[in-house]
Amino acid sequence: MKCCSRLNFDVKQSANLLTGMKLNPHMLRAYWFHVIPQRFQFSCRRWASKRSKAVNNNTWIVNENDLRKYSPAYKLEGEHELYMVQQQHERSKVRFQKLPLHENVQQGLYKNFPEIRYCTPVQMRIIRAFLMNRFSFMVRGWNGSGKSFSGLLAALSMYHEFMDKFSSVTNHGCQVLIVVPNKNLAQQYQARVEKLVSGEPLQEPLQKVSQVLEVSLFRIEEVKRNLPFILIADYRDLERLKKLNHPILGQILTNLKTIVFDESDLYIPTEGRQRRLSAPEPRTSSTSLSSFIHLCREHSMSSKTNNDLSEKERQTKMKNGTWLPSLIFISATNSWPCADYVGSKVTNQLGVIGINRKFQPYWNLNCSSKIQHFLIEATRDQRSDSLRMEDVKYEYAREPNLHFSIGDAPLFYENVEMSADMFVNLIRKTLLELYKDHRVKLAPKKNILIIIPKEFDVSWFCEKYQRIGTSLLRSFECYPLKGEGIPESHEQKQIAYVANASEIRGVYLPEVSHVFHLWSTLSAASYLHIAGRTGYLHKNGMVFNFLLPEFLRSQDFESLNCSRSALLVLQRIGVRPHRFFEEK
Ligand SMILES: Nc1ncnc2c1ncn2[C@@H]1O[C@H](COP(=O)(O)OP(=O)(O)OP(=O)(O)O)[C@@H](O)[C@H]1O
Repeated sequence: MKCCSRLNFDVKQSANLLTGMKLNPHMLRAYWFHVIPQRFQFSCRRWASKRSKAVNNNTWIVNENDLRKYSPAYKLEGEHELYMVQQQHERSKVRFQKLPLHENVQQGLYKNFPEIRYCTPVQMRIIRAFLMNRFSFMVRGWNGSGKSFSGLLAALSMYHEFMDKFSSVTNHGCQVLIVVPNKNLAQQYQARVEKLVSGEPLQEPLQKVSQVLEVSLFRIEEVKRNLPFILIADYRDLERLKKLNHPILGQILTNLKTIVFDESDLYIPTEGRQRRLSAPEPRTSSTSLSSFIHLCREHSMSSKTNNDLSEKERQTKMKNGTWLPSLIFISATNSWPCADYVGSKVTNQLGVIGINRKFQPYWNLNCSSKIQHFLIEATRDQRSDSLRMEDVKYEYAREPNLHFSIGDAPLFYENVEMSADMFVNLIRKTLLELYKDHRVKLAPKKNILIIIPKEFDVSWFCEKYQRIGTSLLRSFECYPLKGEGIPESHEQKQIAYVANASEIRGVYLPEVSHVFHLWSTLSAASYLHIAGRTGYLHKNGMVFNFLLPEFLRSQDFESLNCSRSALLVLQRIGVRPHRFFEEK
């Protein structure tokens, strides 16, 4: 497997690079410098080992997970590496002050996020690598390990540094583009920027620091006049602008230094067997990362004076990514197939943070052990017309190879109204069960999240069932997540956030401990993100999945039966569902 081709790197810079990746240079010691006299390769070990010595005698691989093995302190312990991956979720002993963030950002963090003091290991790596701004890299870390947050801190730090260096008269243009998959996440980024800079004497209006790109005629004109330093854009909007060949794209791309693709596995097309192995969400056919990157290349190329170069030199530079802004791919479900694609088709300078291939051999997916999953099948009793809930009996799929293709056939609900009614009843019954005396410790303390399938309109759902719960005190006010940001007034109330599965990717919902999910996906990656809305920073969480076989249609279900298909999805992320009802 080719991960990415070689990166010609000045050896003098390698120590910097390693420090940036939080790797102590002493690990390299003489051995490493002997092996890499001129070149430095940031790539996958297996690929390099396949190449013949003649071709490859002076390249080596740096995957931060592998490199630790060469540290003098390294001891071979059973699941050491697996443990390292888990560690990424926990807070380290390193404070944000120790990181090379601009002092204004440090202050904003200190004042407005008093609960955030220590960074997680993955945040440390992202911030250092981001601020070096020398190479593209891909990050995989647990849901809720603070990846997006650290990316934003680094971007703001870049902004302040720029403003210190050049006067505010200098037009900075758009230097950081943050690409997100949904409007909820875009609003969350913007709200975080506003919170981070609040109370700070800004050198220019907030509009010029960061803005969400909205593709309506009036709004686009506004953005055009006031191009912000950090632009947050929905990927679908960028696609639309690209199709229209809109001149604003040219303006955005000209000064760009960094592009952050949040939830990047959604945009990276991995095809065929690899796609099925990593079990991603179904994509719309219009997604075309490489053509977007090509556009970036062309723009940054035309903005630089390079008339002296011959056509051949231009082609080589285009190919090896010299004219690209640094690309940062962040997601909890980035996998080796993703790194493989980006390494071969987009840039040949790709670093990887947190992707440990060895212990997650197929799909690289893994769920936090602090989240409990329940899989409950509901059927209607024809005689009494009452609902019957039952834990799905666990069975292990011994030969999952046979079922790799699960998730390829579309899944849809028949009779939306009836299934919504049943779903709400199921939530009520579950809450009732949770508030029983012997379980009350497990009951939700504050907010809950309700995930409904794509066929259900969230506004319709919230209007129909305004409050869901068991009694007035123990009920939750429904609030649709439609990309409008979460109001602060929610702090006093108990809220049931309602969203479609595709709209909650990457969104942080405060104090959500329970997720109620009307089964809506056959993709393990998608399920991991649904479950990941709870259990932030290794906190406890519960996910209740409800199956309504009566209304659920999919070819995969027909061939495998409904509960078994759902179990296979859970199996793909290494989860065995807990029993919710006591055995009689
Ligand atoms: N070091 C930290 N200590 C405490 N809380 C933190 C820390 N870093 C981030 N957080 C909090 O955790 C929340 C989630 O962070 P963020 O959305 O960046 O996670 P993520 O890894 O991107 O999650 P996902 O994979 O779901 O997108 C943030 O809103 C922030 O309030």
